[in-house]
Amino acid sequence: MIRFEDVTKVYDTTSRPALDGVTTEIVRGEFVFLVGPSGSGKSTFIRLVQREEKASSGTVYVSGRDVARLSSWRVPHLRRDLGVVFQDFRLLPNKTVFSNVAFAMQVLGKRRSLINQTVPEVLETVGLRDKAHRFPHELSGGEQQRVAIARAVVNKPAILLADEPTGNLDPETSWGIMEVLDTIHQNGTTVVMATHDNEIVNTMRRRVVELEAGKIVRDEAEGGYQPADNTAQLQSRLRKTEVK
Ligand SMILES: Nc1ncnc2c1ncn2[C@@H]1O[C@H](COP(=O)(O)OP(=O)(O)OP(=O)(O)O)[C@@H](O)[C@H]1O
Repeated sequence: MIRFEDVTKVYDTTSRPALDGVTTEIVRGEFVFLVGPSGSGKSTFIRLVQREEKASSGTVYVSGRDVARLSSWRVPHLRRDLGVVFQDFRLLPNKTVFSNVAFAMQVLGKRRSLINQTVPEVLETVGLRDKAHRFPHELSGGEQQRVAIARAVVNKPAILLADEPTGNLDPETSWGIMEVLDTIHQNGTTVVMATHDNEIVNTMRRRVVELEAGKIVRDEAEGGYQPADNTAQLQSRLRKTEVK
């Protein structure tokens, strides 16, 4: 699904590589945490998957395609396979919740009847069905992030990339967001999430790829992760979470 082969990225303005000889593979259906100190290369990893940036050397494959070799008119096709959420939500302030999500379908030319059917469904998934007509400034941070997630998944991308999605949220609200991401993952989406939040990483017990100064220093199924084993623990942790 995502494969990095000896990928190095050096930005024009710096000499130290942001990623340095990274080789890894994320397969369909995985949930992977990207962790590591500030500046270790997590956002760069995500930007290379999106082809926001190109590798300086090595190859990045997404859904079997070498992203650096895509002609520019094919890049939008790649991005249709990807949903992306960021720490700072990036909603359109003058559009309602419904319109923010619908907009992602409109730009792909989807029919209005399909939009009117799909947007309420995805708002239901993120727990915001009753807030469809609110504006972003009328929502809490956690609710705004839910809108951003709804917008990212409304076109059913194969991969959801989340760059510090809980970075601006308090711990309780963060768990609500993790519940939503867990549901999306269970519905079949591959999820890659960059985070600094150790409590989330330790509790969710998914695969962890740790970067340090652009190199992978750990890549493991955290705590010998067994999907069946931790479902009960995770659900009980999530049940304690109030939706905010
Ligand atoms: N556009 C850019 N131009 C130049 N250098 C950059 C650029 N973006 C990132 N870098 C540098 O690349 C390195 C990796 O940055 P990156 O943002 O990928 O790290 P990160 O792990 O996501 O950090 P954080 O946790 O703080 O978001 C850092 O040294 C950073 O200063």
